[in-house]
Amino acid sequence: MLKINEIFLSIQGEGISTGYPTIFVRLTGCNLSCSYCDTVYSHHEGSLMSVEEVVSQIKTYGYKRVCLTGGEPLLQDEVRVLLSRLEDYEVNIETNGSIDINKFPLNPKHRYTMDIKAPSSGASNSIFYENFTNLRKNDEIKIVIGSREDYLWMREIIKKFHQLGVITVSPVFGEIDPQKIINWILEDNLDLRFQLQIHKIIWNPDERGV
Ligand SMILES: C[S@@+](CC[C@H](N)C(=O)[O-])C[C@H]1O[C@@H](n2cnc3c(N)ncnc32)[C@H](O)[C@@H]1O
Ligand SMILES: Nc1nc2[nH]cc(C(=O)O)c2c(=O)[nH]1
Ligand code: SF4
Ligand SMILES: [Mg+2]
Repeated sequence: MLKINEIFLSIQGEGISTGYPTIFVRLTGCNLSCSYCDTVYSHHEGSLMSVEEVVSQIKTYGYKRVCLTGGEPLLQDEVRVLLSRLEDYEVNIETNGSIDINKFPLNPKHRYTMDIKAPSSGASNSIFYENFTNLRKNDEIKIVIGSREDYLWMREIIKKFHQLGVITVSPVFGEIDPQKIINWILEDNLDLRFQLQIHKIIWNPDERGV
C-alpha cells in the first residue's frame, strides 16, 4: 500500500515541463523539514491506497504526464511498483536529494528532478552527493535559494559539478526578489535556467491541489 496525501490534475508549475497538463501524486511523509516547505500538510496527512487504486485514478484524467511528489516520494518502497505500472507515462519524480537514487533505477520515459538543498533550507547536510554521478542527461537539478549566501553556495556547487545537465534555480517563494537572483546570474555569466513556481502566481499560493 502507498500512503497518499493528494492526487490532482493541474498544469506543471515547475521545471522543464512547465505548463503541460500533469497529474500530481503527492505521497505522504518526509525525512527533512526545510525552513520554507510549502507542503508541510503532506508530512503526516494521507490515506492508504493500493497501487491499483492510484493507477486507476491516474487513468481517469486522460493525460499521460505524471509528477510524483510529496513529501518525499522515495521514502515509500512501493513507489517502484507504481513506476512499473506507469511505463506508458512520462513521469517526473521530485526528490529532495537525500536519498540514493541508484536504488530506484528509472526507465527512459521517467526522470528525476533532484532538489539540492541550499543552506537557508536548514537541510544542506542531508545531501547525498553520490547522486550527482548517477543522474542521467534527462534528469534535472533544482536549487531553491532564499539569500545571497544560498546563491554563492550554489555557484560553488555548480563549479564543482560542471558536467551536470539542466540546472534550474528558483527563489524561495516570496522570500527574495527574483530580480536580484537574475542579476546575480547574469553578472556571473552563469548558464542556468531561472524559474518561478507559476501555479503560485496563477492561484492563491497557499491553495492545495493546484
Ligand atoms: C514540496 S517539495 C516535494 C518533493 C521533495 N520533497 C523535494 O523537496 O524536492 C517540491 C518542490 O517544492 C519546492 N518548494 C517547497 N517549498 C517552496 C517554497 N516555499 N518556495 C519555492 N520552492 C519550494 C521544493 O524545494 C521542491 O523542489
Ligand atoms: N502545479 C503544480 N506544479 C508543481 N510542480 C511540483 C509541485 C510539487 O509540489 O512538487 C507542484 C505543485 O504542487 N503544483
Ligand atoms: S524535502 Fe521537500 S517536502 Fe520535505 S520539507 Fe523539504 S521541501 Fe518539504
Ligand atoms: Mg508544490
